[in-house]
Amino acid sequence: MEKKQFKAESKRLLEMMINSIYTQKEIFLRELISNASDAIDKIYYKALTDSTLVFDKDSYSIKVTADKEHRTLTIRDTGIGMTAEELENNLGVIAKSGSLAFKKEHASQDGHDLIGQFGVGFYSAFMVADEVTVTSRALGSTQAYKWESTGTEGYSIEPCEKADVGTEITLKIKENTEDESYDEFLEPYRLKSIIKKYSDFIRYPINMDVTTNRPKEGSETELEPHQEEQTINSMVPIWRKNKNELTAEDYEKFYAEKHYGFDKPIKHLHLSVEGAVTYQAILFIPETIPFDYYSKEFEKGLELYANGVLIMEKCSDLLPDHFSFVKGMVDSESLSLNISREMLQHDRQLKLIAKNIAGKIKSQLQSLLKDEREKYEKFYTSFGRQLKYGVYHEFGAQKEALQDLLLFHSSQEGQLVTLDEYVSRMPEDQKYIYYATGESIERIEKLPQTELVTDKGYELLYFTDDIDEFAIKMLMTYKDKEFKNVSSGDLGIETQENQTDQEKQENQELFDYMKAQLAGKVSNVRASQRLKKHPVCLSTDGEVTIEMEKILSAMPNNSHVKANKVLEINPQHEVFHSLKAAFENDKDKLNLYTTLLYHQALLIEGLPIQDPVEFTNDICKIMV
Ligand SMILES: Nc1ncnc2c1ncn2[C@@H]1O[C@H](COP(=O)(O)OP(=O)(O)OP(=O)(O)O)[C@@H](O)[C@H]1O
Repeated sequence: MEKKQFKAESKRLLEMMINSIYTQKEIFLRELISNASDAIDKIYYKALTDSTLVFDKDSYSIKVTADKEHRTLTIRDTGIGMTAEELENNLGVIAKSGSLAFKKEHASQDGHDLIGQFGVGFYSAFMVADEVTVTSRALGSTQAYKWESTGTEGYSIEPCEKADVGTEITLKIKENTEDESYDEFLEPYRLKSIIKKYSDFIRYPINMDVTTNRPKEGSETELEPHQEEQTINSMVPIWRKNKNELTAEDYEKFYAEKHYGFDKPIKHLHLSVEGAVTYQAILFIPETIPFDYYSKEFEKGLELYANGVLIMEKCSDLLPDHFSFVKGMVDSESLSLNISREMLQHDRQLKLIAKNIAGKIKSQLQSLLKDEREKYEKFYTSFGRQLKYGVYHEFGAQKEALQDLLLFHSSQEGQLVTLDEYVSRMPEDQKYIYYATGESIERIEKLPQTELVTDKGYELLYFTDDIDEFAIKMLMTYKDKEFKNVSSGDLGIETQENQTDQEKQENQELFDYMKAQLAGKVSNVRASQRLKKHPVCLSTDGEVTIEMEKILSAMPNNSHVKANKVLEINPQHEVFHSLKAAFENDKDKLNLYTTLLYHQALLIEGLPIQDPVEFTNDICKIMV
């Protein structure tokens, strides 16, 4: 059976091309400059195999000129140019990329790689221009040709004069409409910023005539306008430079120029990776926290370049959430771009890069923690919370990777400690990693529940962040040691029993009475094993602690999760004797004491008292 070729309605296709591929008009300049750079690169490639050609990098450049009066924008290059046939084939056939064909013919030998591959970028010029004129003279030819088009209406090609080899593309910029302004594409400052944004690392100079003011000759005060040619782009990307030639200041300058932050980064990472995936990256760990970091407005991500051309300003897929504080860029030749170069076609390479980067950031943080503790603590003060979120996130999928980066305040030396440091100095008889929760260190230090643990000389971790306990619950153990909240359950510490069975029985009756009195408020009343000096505290049975209840009930989707509260009474305290006496002789008094002790325990925990007036009246009652 005869196979037929698809036909395309070229006018419609071009219209779609011009209006549907790109989301931002400004990228037309990126596309035309990339083409110009490719055209110069082609001479370079040819020279590699053609001994009659000498490639002197300094004699090649790209020039962008805006003429407001005539509403034209010209992009001129000293590249390889196009013959009439090439103009016909490359600019007259949609989706035909001369650059891709060239690349296949001259396989890259030293990392120079052409940018063009889809054969559509050129047409983006029609997003901002009514008419495009291309004048080109091919290398080795004396005859030049002019290609002209108003877009969907077709094009014409005719011979013309051109003094030098290369291509000049002139756009007749559209008139403003009610919704769109095109004037910006004739403004030098705007053009400069587009060039800086997308094409800063094009290898050849991109020049513009810039008007500046200079002192008038013979006058010290008067200025006169003066036009000079300026190179707009930085050309050599810092990430392609040799690490050994760069100083800390170079990286700091790059950080500031790229507006990654106003601070000085704590650390930078310069990566040049080759293998399953090839990429270069410069990553920074900032010192100070962006004002919107812990808000919904904050957008994580790294700048993504393909072959030195900016593709995405914030590629979020490159960073896991727990490292969302990292700033920087990635440049890779191995990305499959989609046709608009605004997205990636499929993200296998990107996933590989992201995984690789996450590993590098982790090791960087580890070595910072090991070798530059002070800096790490500074970093941790700003971003530690994010690491703890990382431990908790996705049911602890990253907990193994992140647990050694965590720091907590501790009862020892008042310093931040790692879990490893804690465990390595645990006395042999210590069963658990103890922690206490509260809104501040000062408050935790005063918690009665900590008495027994600190009395034993055991170190205590202080959890002051909302996320702390949730993250630890996700970890469950560290080096086979379980975590234990000092306010919950059995602390696993042997205490001296000096009560007879009969005393225990009598006490139990008292506690049962008190429990009935506090029905619905606490699930139990019992003699405390954790109190030394204080008469009373609240503890919990089960997984949910009081701190967790507080946090969960403050959330917008209040889950009504309640902690199983237990009122613990210190049997060694004098108050206990008063309770016993009241139990024997005066139940009204016992009722009053029970309510008072319960309210005291709530206050110690930072929990609200339902009826503060009743509480103060109760205090008055015992005073009179
Ligand atoms: N300034 C130029 N000098 C020489 N050839 C050019 C120039 N501009 C475009 N061309 C030729 O026209 C072809 C089509 O350009 P176009 O920008 O549409 O696609 P591309 O650059 O190949 O691919 P992409 O769509 O990925 O940018 C190029 O491949 C190149 O052969």
